[in-house]
Amino acid sequence: MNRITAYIRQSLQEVYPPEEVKALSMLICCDMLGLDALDIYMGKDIILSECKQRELENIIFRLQKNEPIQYIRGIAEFCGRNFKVASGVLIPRPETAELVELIVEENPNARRLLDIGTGSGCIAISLDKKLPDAEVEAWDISGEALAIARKNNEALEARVRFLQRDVLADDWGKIPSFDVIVSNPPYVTETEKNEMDANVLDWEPGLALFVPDEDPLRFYNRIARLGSELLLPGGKLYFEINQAYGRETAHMLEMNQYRDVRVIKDIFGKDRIVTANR
Ligand SMILES: C[S@@+](CC[C@H](N)C(=O)[O-])C[C@H]1O[C@@H](n2cnc3c(N)ncnc32)[C@H](O)[C@@H]1O
Repeated sequence: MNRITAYIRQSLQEVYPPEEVKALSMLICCDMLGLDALDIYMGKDIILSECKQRELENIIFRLQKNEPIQYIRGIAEFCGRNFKVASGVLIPRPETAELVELIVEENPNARRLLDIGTGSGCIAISLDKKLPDAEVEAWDISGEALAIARKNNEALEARVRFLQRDVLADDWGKIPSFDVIVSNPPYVTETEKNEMDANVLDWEPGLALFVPDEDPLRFYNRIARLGSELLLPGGKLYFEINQAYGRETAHMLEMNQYRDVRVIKDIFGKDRIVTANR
């Protein structure tokens, strides 16, 4: 093991489990400091320039404070593309990529899609890239998130139309015009907050994560009502959900006259997606 790898591992071993330290060490050396992977594997001793040494110390300092590596790099991988991320926006999760894949598989001919609570724009932009004939619109209440989403739109040469909208507050029209509405809204209850890791709680935006204990389906109820107005006949709703509320969300959709309601599990075997037809 070379001196750089040894320094990284020693500095992080009390904060992260061994497997994560190993992965972080490779990521820092190769993707962030631009060192050669083979040199690292061979244990070749490398002398860092003063500037790179400072960069490494800054990375380590931030990781020791539990800052997610995606924020430190400014990049998160999602559906095979690199998205810019910063602390005002949720880091895209692998479970959400499954939602995108399902929508593409089930709606190859969809013409108009709406993503509510778009964050970094990861869902909307991935849909735009995978369904080149479709038009995608995306809403978020957060100006900070929208600024990042628009940068991603440009960098990834996508054509999503981003709008600042509070989905809870206003009446957003009654003309049915979407084939698909998708949302990964805030869904962590205040009680569940206590069980969350520091790297999420201290760094990711609360606006993207939390709902009150007494109203866990707040966003789903609202979007289901909106869907009844904005979805074309036969149009579909796709939600990412809190694993604890699969049954309740499905029941709520049935009460709102949706058909073919399905609860789908994620790669970890947890209820994660609910979908229904208008
Ligand atoms: C869980 S994050 C999802 C972000 C992104 N779609 C993803 O999957 O990574 C929820 C998003 O909903 C947005 N949001 C929260 N309240 C909202 C509201 N009232 N109206 C519109 N968007 C809202 C947050 O700013 C955040 O970007």
